[in-house]
Order: sequence, then structure tokens, then C-alpha cells
Amino acid sequence: MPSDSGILRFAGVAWRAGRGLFVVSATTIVLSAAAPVGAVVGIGQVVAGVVRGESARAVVWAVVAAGCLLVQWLAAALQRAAATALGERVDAVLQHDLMRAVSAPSGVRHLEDPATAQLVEVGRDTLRADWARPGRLASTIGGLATGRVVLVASGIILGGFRWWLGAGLLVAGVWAAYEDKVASRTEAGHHYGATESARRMRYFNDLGTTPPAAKEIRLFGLPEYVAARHGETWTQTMERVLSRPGRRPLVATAALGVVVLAGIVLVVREASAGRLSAGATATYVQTFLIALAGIQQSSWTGLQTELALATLRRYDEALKAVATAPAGRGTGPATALPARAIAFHNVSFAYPASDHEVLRNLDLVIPAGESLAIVGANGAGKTSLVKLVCGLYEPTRGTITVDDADLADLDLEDWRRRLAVVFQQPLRLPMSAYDNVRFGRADGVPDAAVERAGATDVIDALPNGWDTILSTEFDGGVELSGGEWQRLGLARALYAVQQGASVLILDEPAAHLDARSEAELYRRFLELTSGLSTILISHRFSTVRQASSIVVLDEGRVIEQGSHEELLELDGSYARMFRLQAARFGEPA
Ligand SMILES: Nc1ncnc2c1ncn2[C@@H]1O[C@H](COP(=O)(O)OP(=O)(O)OP(=O)(O)O)[C@@H](O)[C@H]1O
Repeated sequence: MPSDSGILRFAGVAWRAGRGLFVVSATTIVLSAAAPVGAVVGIGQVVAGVVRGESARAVVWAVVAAGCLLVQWLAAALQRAAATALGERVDAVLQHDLMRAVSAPSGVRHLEDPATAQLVEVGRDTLRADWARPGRLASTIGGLATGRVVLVASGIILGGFRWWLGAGLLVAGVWAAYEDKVASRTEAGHHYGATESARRMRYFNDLGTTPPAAKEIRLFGLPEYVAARHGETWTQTMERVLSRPGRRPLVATAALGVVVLAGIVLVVREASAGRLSAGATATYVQTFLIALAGIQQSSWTGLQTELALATLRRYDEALKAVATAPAGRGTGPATALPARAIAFHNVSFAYPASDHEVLRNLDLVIPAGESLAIVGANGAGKTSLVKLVCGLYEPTRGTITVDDADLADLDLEDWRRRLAVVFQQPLRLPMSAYDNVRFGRADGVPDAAVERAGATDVIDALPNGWDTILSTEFDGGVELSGGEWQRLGLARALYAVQQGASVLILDEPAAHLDARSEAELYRRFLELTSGLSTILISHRFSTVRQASSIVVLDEGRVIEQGSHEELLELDGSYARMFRLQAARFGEPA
């Protein structure tokens, strides 16, 4: 049964998440089940003692029964606390495992494969859905197990009266529990069948309520549209989720009711006829009652259990899909690379799930210690080229070498420590300004890097200086402008250089600045980073012209290469683009 293997899988994670809590939870489950049974037997003995006039015996059994009820109460309280704590830990362990699995592959290709991306998203989503988190199993399995143990114990006790009554109760109870499980699993399936529309619903909700989209939604007059789409999607989702319950669970429950009623009638008739003692009568009648309570408890937790198990299955599928993505295989050290050059040898590249070659038979040498600018129209493949240098994707054909080593053979972590990269939209961490600049590199003093990046005034203006959180979603946090973030991004790269990086990659890092500021910034950058290998992507020729060598990319191929002057003299594509920009912005040739 898949749910049983799911429960074993859950038990494995729970054991890993907290052995002490696991043991406490398991113990309290046993106590919660045993205590009511003990109380029933005790009360039967109390009645027997009273009827026979054996008061001492009645008192002792009354104390035993009260003790059992007390244990039941304490065990339930302890079980709730332990199961809640264990459940939280289980969810944390699962989330960490997913995060580790997603970031284990050295590239990002697996995140762009639509099937994998969707599974990973489902894995993430389902852990967010409070009612269906796998950690909930810590509580629900307790309820289920207690109910089942009480049912079996009740069957055994009643078997002492009439064996077939005990067996009948067990059979009817197991049947009712089974039908309930099937119905719960079907309902859980409906919930998961509706995962995609539930996700769409959340998307519309976010669109209507969170800051990133707030401006456009209002300016384009979309609030009503977004609310209406949310409403429609809600209806579609609920049509799937809220299906009518089937008849079989009702029939099974009715059969159980018949067994219980018939059993009680039989017990009372035997007692009235003087064939059953008062103590035994009390015990048997109560046994029926706790059996019913146990079955009700199992049924109550059944749906939650099936939902959480379905989540765990989805989660495991996501984990398996990610695990098929290759981890970095290279082990070669990159410590002193590159000393001579990074070179592309006949490299072609297409993104996952696409046949379109973004780079085609590309040959390019990027000499170490020099600056190289890459220019080209939108979509020419400039950023893709840089992503290959970073090892985020592997070429579809051809090789990239760093000095004599194939990039694929290098230890990618080591290689990436050699790189300082600034993308057009630098990552905005909702953390302190210090963490944003330091960004995973060893602790150090980033003031010099910040000054060189022209970002000192950004830090000085922050209310808590370096400690200010750069997000208004947190208390005391502030939001920076696009240009300010770019300056911090540049400071981050210069700090990485300070900490040992030797290849500086700037992918339109200053697009928020005006052309003159960008050119001035880059001039300073080149001075400060002379001796480093620099790859610069920019659409501004006042910046590009400062590089020692310029490459023109067109549809994934190098069509021209040389210094600014050489390319002007060639009078080709570069010269045409340069003259066009110079004419519009008064650029000196
Ligand atoms: N993750 C991706 N998946 C699929 N295709 C992509 C992906 N990223 C980029 N592309 C496609 O690859 C081509 C080259 O994109 P790239 O970003 O390298 O161009 P670019 O020269 O840097 O452009 P721009 O000057 O506009 O930044 C484009 O056609 C783009 O649509």
C-alpha cells in the first residue's frame, strides 16, 4: 500500500529530525491507546466490587481507573506538544533536503526543464500548504494509531464475551477504516489534481496584493480583472476539490453501527437475564463506546493523513527529478587560473527544451589580464556566453578551456571563487548592507570596495549604516533605487576581487546610470582592476571603446574582433553601430 510505505518514509525522516521527540511521540501513542482500555477494565472492576460489597477492591480499582484516565490526559497533552515540535522539525528537514538537492547540480539547466521546474515548485508549494505539510503526519499518525489500537483491544475484550462479537466488531471496524481511507485518498487526490489551479489562484492573489506588481496593476486599471480571475479560478478549483462523498464509507459505518447496537442489546439482555455480572456488563458496554470513539478519531485524522502523505509523495518526486541533474564532476583546481586565457573552441549552445542555437560554432580567446568588451544586438548571445564561462550551463558542442584545462574538468566551486560577476539585475538580498556586499565571501572590510564602486554615499545614507536591512518588508529596512543596487552590485564584485577573484564579468552593470556616468565608472574600474581579466557587456560605446579588445556577436557568432580603432577602420557592423550612437548622443568618434 503506498500509504504504508509513505508512513515508513515519514518515520525515517522523523527519526532523523529528532530521535528524542520520536521516542516521546511513540510512547505517548502507546499510552494514549492503553490508558482508556485500562480505565474501562478498572471501572468494570469498580462496579463488580460495589455490587459484591467488596469496598476495598472497589476503591483500589477506582484509583487504577482514575490513574488510567489521568495518564490518558497527560499522554494526550504530551503527544500534542511532541508531535507539533516533531512535525515542525520534519518539515524543516524536508525543506533543507530540497534546497540542498536543488542547489547541488552545478548548473541551472535543471531549473529550466519545465517538468522538473514544475515538480520543484510543487515540492515547495506543498510544504507551504499548512493543512497538507508532511510534518502534520506526526500528529495525525498518532490519532490513527491510537484509534486502531483501541479497536483491536476492544475486539479482544469483547471476544471474552462472545468470540464472534469481538471478531464482528474488528471486521466492521477494519472495513469502516478501510473505506474511510479510500475516500480520504480520493479526496486528497482531488486536492492535488487541483494543484495547478490552486497555484494560479495564489498567483492572482499575489498579483493583487503584493508590492512588485502594485504599480502596473493600478496604472493599467487591472484590479477588477485580477479579482475576477481569482474568483473564476477559485470556482474551478473548488469544483474539483469538493466532490460528493461516496456511498461505501456510509454503508461501512452503518454496518459498524449495527454490530455495536446489536452487541449492546445482547450484553444488556444477558445481564437482565442474570447471565452476566454487573462488572462485566459495565466493561462490555464501555468497550463498545471506546471502540466507537477510536474509529471516529481515525476517521477524523484520515483525510489529513492522506493529504500529508500525498504531499510527501509529490515532494519525493520533486527530489528524484532534481537528483537526475548532473552535479559538477570536475575536480581540477582553479586556484591560479586563468594565467593565459579563457578560450571557446567551436562552441555551440542551446538552452534546455529549445532547439535554437544561441551560440553557433563560436571561437573566441579571452586573454588573461586584459579587458574584453562584447557588443551585439539584443538576443545576440552575449549573456549566454558569460553564463557558459560561469559554468551555469555546459556547451551543447565544443569545449571551453581555461589555460590548458577543460572548464568541465575544473572544480566549479573553486573556479567560481575566481569570478566576480555583476549581472544587469544584481541579486537583492533582504539582508544587511554588509551581507549584500560581502555575499558569501570571507569576512573582511568592504569599505575600499564600496568607495571604488562609488557607493560610499549609498551606505552613508542608510539609517543604520552597514547593518541596515535592504528591504522594506522588514522592520527598519529601506529600499534602494535601481542605480543604488547596481552600485552595491559593483562593490560586491570589487570586494570579491579584493578576496581573490581574478576574472571580472560585468554584464550591463550600470544600465541604470546615464551614459557619461557609466563610461566614467568603467574608466575607474579599468584603472582599479588593471591586470585582471575583464569581460564587459554594454550597449554604450563610450564604455565599450575603453576595453583593450572588442568582440561583435551576431546571432551567436563572432563577426568582428579588434580594438575600437581597428573596428572603426574595418568599417563594418561595429563602425555602423558606433556612428549611429555617436550621431544620436554626440559621442566623439
Ligand atoms: N533561460 C533561457 N531559456 C531559453 N532561452 C533563453 C534563455 N535565456 C536567454 N534565452 C534566449 O537566448 C537568446 C540570447 O539571449 P542572451 O541573453 O544571451 O542575449 P543578449 O545578447 O545578452 O541580449 P541583451 O542585449 O538583450 O541582454 C535570446 O534569444 C533569448 O531569448
